[in-house]
Amino acid sequence: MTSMSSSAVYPLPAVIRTHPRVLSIAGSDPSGGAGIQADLKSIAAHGGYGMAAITALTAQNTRGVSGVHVPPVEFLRQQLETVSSDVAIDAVKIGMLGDAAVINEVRTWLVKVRPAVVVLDPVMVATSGDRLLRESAEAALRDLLPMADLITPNLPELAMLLGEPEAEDWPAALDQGKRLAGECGNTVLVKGGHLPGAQCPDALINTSGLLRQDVIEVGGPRVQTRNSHGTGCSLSSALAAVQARTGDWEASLREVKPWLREALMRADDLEVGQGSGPIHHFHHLRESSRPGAFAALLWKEAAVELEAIHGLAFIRDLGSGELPESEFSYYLAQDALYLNGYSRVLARAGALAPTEEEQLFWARGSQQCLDVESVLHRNWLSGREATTQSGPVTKAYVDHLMASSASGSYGVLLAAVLPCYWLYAEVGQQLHADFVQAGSPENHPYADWLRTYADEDFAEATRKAIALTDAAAAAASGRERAAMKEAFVQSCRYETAFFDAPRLHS
Ligand SMILES: Nc1ncnc2c1ncn2[C@@H]1O[C@H](COP(=O)(O)OP(=O)(O)O)[C@@H](O)[C@H]1O
Ligand SMILES: Cc1ncc(COP(=O)(O)O)c(N)n1
Repeated sequence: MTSMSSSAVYPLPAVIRTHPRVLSIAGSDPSGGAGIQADLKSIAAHGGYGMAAITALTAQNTRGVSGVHVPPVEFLRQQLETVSSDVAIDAVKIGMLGDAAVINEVRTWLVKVRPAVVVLDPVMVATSGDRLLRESAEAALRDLLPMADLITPNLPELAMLLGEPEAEDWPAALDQGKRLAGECGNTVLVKGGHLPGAQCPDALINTSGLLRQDVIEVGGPRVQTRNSHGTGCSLSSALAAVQARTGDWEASLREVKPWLREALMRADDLEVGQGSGPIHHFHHLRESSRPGAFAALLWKEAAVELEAIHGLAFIRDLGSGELPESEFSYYLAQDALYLNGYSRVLARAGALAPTEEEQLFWARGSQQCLDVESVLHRNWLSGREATTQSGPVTKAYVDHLMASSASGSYGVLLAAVLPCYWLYAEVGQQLHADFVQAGSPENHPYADWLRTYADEDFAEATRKAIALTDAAAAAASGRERAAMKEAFVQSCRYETAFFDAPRLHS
């Protein structure tokens, strides 16, 4: 390779840690959206190990700050010294400092410990307009700036640090950023959050040659949401964590910015508070591990097939009583043959089950199939002319189930067997409801059969089978879940084909 990447030009940290130990020195937000609470979530969301030394307690929610309490600085000193005397700190993020005494305490500690990455978010005023730094401490904060590697002011803070009016457009903001970077000798992140427009850019600025170029702009669309509480805190702590891993500010910003955008996009899902709510730090965690999520995904697939089943002449005519007897007999005979294969497959699910409770559930299911098969033969098939040969759909369906059981994956097998519970229960419930609605006519030729659909035990077993499949999916890898979905969809198609087979093959 001849081209030089930025990490080749600017050396990586001596030890790249996959789980950087990141200390947040910041204020507490009991509503969890900003301050140390946001920092810890943000650090964890980026694979870091988060720690927190609390500078101040705030009483705040998504609507604003109702109080600030700054504990004695001696206790902050004790927190900082106790943590750093034991834990090697890879990165520090500094947020709300409250007053000048706190700033001095942090400065003294930074001089002594000096972690490799120091990100300073010069928090002064909350989005709600409440002050988080005493006015008298602004000069002390300005003096602290050169001790950081990266400073992340929002536009009002940038203006205050320079003693100038707030920038009204992006070029003016970049200009201010350049001057602050020049004054402090470090890197400034200029953030576009407070400007209007469809875009929301950020820019890293360093005028001493540390970056690939003096200004590196990373663009991105603006997200329409009022839930942006703690965005600045989350960004700065995420950058601290990622920088400890990459050693490259540009790479860190390019990694964090899309995450932050998605966190803003998904903020409304959280439904926290009535003001400006928090962002969704863990939006990227596998949704499918949420209970019920995989079942909901499967249901979408099943619903398509269910509609197809309800459109079949077999179902329509079974309900109305116009189904030819030969088709009904064929259906019953194939059902008995199918149940024999299904019983074996459920027994295999029992064999693969991770707990005894699940083993028992599938073992019972397996036995019930044989019970129903024998009832079919005794009560329904004796006296009827019916084939004892598996039809093509029955054979293919059972083969698919057998193949799924041979996969050795409990999840895949459960997904394959589920449609026989789920779709059958749904179809049966509908047919039964229609029958009852029609006044349960005694002269209906299939009245006895339609009555068998009102089986609460089967409905209960179906709910259990759905829950077990969902739980197996939550524990499965992405690849296994994809195979589960595939097996489920395939079985759903066979369910439809099974109801259509009498018309085609009887
Ligand atoms: N509506 C938005 N859509 C997309 N990104 C945003 C939005 N608001 C803020 N950001 C991003 O959030 C981060 C914090 O920006 P900003 O709001 O300017 O600072 P602060 O939260 O400190 O007031 C920046 O990366 C900014 O680009
Ligand atoms: C403890 C604490 N620290 C920082 C902020 C600023 O966060 P934001 O400006 O995003 O509301 C805050 N509200 N509370």
